[in-house]
Amino acid sequence: MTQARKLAAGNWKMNGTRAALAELEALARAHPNPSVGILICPPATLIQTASAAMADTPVEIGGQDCHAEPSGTHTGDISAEMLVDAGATSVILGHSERREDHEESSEDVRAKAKAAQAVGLVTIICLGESLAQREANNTLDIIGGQLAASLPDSCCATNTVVAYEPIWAIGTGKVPTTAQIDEVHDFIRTRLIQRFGEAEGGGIPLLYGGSVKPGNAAEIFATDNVDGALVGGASLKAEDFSPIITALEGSA
Ligand SMILES: O=C(CO)COP(=O)(O)O
Repeated sequence: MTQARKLAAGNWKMNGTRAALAELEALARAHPNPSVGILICPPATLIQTASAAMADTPVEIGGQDCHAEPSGTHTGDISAEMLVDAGATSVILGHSERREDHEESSEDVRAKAKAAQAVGLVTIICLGESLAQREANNTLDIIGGQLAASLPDSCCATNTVVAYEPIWAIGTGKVPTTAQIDEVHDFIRTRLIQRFGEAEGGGIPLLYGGSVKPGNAAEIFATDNVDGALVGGASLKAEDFSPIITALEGSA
């Protein structure tokens, strides 16, 4: 039984204009008093308006990336302090789409995480293997390597969340078996406790991400060491994300 807090997090990726704020309003109306954390990470253009709109609700707002430097000559980038200034409480780092599209290494992710934690953001650090790596039986090696290199030593139960997102399950409708999720989450939990100790390593929430939908959420949340989900497509509409939140609230 895990001691970590529960979190339902939505990653809107490159989706959503101001019209999408209506989905946030609907989500907040549906969950005035949730027993789990609710976080939505919209595109950067919406962070400020979204956090203002959600100020008196339990829905928190996060970023999808930040730069490792506090300021400077980095056209198009956003610093951790800017996210805080816009009202974000968390930031997703090292998503496989950024590792691939922007060639981010685990060392880059660790530098970003240090910068984000230094200004008080909760860092949601993503790990995941490709289909080829899984088929070659390298999953735990890959996850172990990403985990060791992506997390700075400053990680603790209150400033870090780890998301396991197998690349082959993202946006594909393919979901690992609960035995496969269980194996990886158990492995991550053991590594976190070895590195950060029982209280901190045992308290870091572990999210599963990859094709989580209203129809499979309850089964995934019943898996040991699954403390919540990082949801892409099904977080865009309140009517899809809301039952996922309810399933997490109902999990033991
Ligand atoms: O990448 C994801 C969340 O970060 C998962 O995306 P989907 O839920 O659309 O598969």
